[in-house]
Amino acid sequence: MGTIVAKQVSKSFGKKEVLSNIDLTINKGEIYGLIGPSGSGKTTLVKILVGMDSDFSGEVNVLNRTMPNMTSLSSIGYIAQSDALYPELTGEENLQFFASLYQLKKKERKERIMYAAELVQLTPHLSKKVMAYSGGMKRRLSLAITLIHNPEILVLDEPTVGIDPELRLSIWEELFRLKKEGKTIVVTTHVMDEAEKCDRLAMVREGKIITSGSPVQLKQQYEVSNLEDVFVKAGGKRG
Ligand SMILES: Nc1ncnc2c1ncn2[C@@H]1O[C@H](COP(=O)(O)OP(=O)(O)OP(=O)(O)O)[C@@H](O)[C@H]1O
Repeated sequence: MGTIVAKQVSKSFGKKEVLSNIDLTINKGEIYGLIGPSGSGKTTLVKILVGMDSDFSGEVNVLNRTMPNMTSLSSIGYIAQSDALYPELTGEENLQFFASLYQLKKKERKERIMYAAELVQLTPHLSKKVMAYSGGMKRRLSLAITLIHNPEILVLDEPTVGIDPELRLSIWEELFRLKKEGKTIVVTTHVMDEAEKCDRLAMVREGKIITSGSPVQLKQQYEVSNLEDVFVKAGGKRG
C-alpha cells in the first residue's frame, strides 16, 4: 500500500473535464514529481490529494485513510501556489500562528520556527511585516509554514517559483534530507531540471497522466537524453 494512492480520479468544472481517470501510487520516502504545463491539472490534483477538495469521482487514500479526512490533515504539509499569509503580521507572527494551529508545545514551537526560518533564510527578516516582503520572500515563508509541524507528507505546488537559483538548490538539498528521514514529498513543477531530481514522475497533460516512471527509466523508454523530449514523445506538446 502506498502512502498516497489515487484510483480513477476524475474532476470536472462544469462541462469541462480537468482530470481524467488519474491512477497513481506514491510510496513512503520518495520524491514524486507531477510535471506538466500550466493548466494541465496539477494544482487541481494536489488539492484533491491533500483533502482540500472533495468534489471529485474516484478514490484517494492517504496513510490508509480515505480522503478527505480530518485525521490525515496533521500528517500533511501543503504549500498552496497562492500564499495564504497574513500581511499585517510579521514573518515570525505568521509562523507562530500556524504553529499554534498544530498545538505544538512552547519549546517545540520555538525550535520549529527557528528551524523553518533558518532553512528558507528568513531569520534576519522575521520581525518585518509580511506586506514588506518581496514575492520570493513570501514564497519562502509559505514553505517554512508547510514544514512547521514536521509533517510526514509534504505536498509542494511549485515550491521554487520566484526563488533565486542558490536558495532553490538549498531547498532541494533540504528536500533530499527530509526524504532520507522517510518523509514522502510530492512536488509539482514545469521546470525539467527539477523533474530530474525526483525519484519518480508523472507527466500530466490536459488532465491525463501521459507517462510515468523514474527519470532514467523514462529517458531509456523513449530513447531520448532529456525529460523535455520524453514529454514531447509521450504525447505532450512543446512549449
Ligand atoms: N475553480 C475553477 N473553475 C473553473 N475552471 C478551473 C478552476 N480551477 C481550475 N480550473 C481549470 O482547470 C484546469 C487545470 O487547472 P490547474 O490549476 O489544476 O492547472 P495547473 O497544471 O496546476 O496549472 P498552473 O501551474 O498554471 O496552476 C485549467 O484549465 C483551469 O482553467
